[in-house]
Amino acid sequence: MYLLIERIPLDPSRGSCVHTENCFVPISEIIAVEETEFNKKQRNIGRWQKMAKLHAFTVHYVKKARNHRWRCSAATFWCVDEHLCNQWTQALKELLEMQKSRPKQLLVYINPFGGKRQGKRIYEQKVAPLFSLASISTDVVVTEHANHAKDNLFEVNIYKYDGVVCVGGDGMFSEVMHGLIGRMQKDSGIDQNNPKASLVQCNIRIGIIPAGSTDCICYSTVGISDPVTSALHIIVGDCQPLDVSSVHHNDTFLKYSVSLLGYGFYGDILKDSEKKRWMGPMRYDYSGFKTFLSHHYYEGTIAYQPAKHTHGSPRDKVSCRTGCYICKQSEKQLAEQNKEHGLKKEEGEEEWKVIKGKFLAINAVNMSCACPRSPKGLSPAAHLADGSADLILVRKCSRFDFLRYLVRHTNQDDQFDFPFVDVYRVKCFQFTSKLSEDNESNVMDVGKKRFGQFCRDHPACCCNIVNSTWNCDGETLDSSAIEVRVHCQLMKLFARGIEEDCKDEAGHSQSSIEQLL
Ligand SMILES: CCCCCCCCCCCCC/C=C/[C@@H](O)[C@H](CO)NC(=O)CCCCCCCCCCCCCCC
Ligand SMILES: Nc1ncnc2c1ncn2[C@@H]1O[C@H](COP(=O)(O)OP(=O)(O)OP(=O)(O)O)[C@@H](O)[C@H]1O
Ligand SMILES: [Ca+2]
Repeated sequence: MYLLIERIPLDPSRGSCVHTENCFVPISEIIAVEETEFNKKQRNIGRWQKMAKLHAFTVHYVKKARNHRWRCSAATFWCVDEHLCNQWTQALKELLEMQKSRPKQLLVYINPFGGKRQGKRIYEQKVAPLFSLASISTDVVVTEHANHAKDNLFEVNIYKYDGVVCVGGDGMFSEVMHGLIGRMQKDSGIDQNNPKASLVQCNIRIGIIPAGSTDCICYSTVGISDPVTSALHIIVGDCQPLDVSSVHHNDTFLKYSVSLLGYGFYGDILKDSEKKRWMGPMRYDYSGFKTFLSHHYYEGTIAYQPAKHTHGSPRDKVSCRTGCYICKQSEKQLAEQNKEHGLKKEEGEEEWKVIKGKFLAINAVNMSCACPRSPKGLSPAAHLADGSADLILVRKCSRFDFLRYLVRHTNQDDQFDFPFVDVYRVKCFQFTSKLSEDNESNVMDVGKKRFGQFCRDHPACCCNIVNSTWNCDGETLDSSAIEVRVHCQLMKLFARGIEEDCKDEAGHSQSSIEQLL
């Protein structure tokens, strides 16, 4: 159902709409309806103001601008008939009440130190006024230390909230996600340390107000990193399921990941950049340049199970968009699996593929990992909710070739069209570094370990006997040997995926308007 906002009065004797443009607004994208004190000075309404007392109401609605940006717009309607005005206000409010997916109560965590340290200001100035306009009540926690939000989520009554909002970057999102998923497993008696455990889905949605350095998860799920746009997606009650990978080492749970699990290049950047937090978002450019020059490669073995259940491929030319068919298929399969519980084919029965080699980077991505630095992301055709990850292996190559590969993160060319880059769509994988394999087989070989440390300290040396670090959504992991498994649609966001490019500013093609008329 749509509300048509028109400038031209339909019936001049009854009333009009004070607005500068015509557009259709789906009821689901109305933010709020308010009775309005009509201010005669605001508009030149000519002879109407002399005739009688005017009654008015204002509709606040989502206006879609370019590049997936959403803004809050308003149209004030007035008429001389008070009863008619009340009828309209009431009818619209009732329609809004029927939007059951909208949150009424939210728990908000703000990291005051993320990104450019603007989290608190962004929330107070841009987001809180919109939540209050939409009559959403909030409990706000400004974090005082790392893991504050995560620990708090194990203590509070999360079930009284319709969603949890994090104001910060990918690291802050990761904290909230760990808190929520961890809490769900704890409450359901699931042991997170069991890598084969069927995890319980988390139905409490997370909203991300971007205020970090990379904001990759927000950008990849909304199409833009913009606090007002994200706040509006929360208000209208959008829902986007998301795949989550669990990462284990020797039957010990390490972390969950939704964006990038990167070993080699992205692990080394992160490790170096942690020491430069004071530089803010610039630290990644500094450490990126340094890591590029060091050109370390790492030897190891990867074993993976291909994701046969999903129809897509990482080399597809189409990307995951709002209402994605491939993600819908995975959702259906998941529902069937849950119904037939027990008949599910065990992972152990399926074939593992093994690859050994020397790698500059091993990147496993659950989503495209698009962000302002790389608008298409590391795997442009990856899906948000298909139950698979794209495993990208960048083998040892020259600095020049690696630079060509990196440049393709930023332009339209195919990143996988290089002889030294391989990509696989997988549902699980394991990695062991050559160094840890060697150490396991020869525990006496301490000299190699020491030499490894020596080489790490000398960036000009490209030798291959040091371990890199795993970058797990922007946090380092302590183990290089890991076991990863994708959990299809384990959690949900207040988002709708990236919308197809709109033909006009209002987001409707001419034909859809004609159909409505
Ligand atoms: C020549 C230009 C090449 C530009 C290449 C730009 C690639 C950018 C790719 C970004 C991918 C982000 C993936 C998301 C990861 C997040 O879960 C995580 C948490 O926020 N962020 C990072 O780990 C933060 C990762 C930040 C990575 C920044 C990389 C900057 C690389 C600079 C290389 C310079 C080479 C220059 C040679 C002359
Ligand atoms: N009050 C706090 N003091 C110190 N650290 C905090 C606080 N609150 C949260 N953190 C931690 O700060 C880390 C980084 O936060 P955040 O993700 O918001 O910013 P960022 O690192 O600049 O952005 P990005 O993750 O997008 O690169 C998180 O891992 C989180 O655990
Ligand atoms: Ca996926």
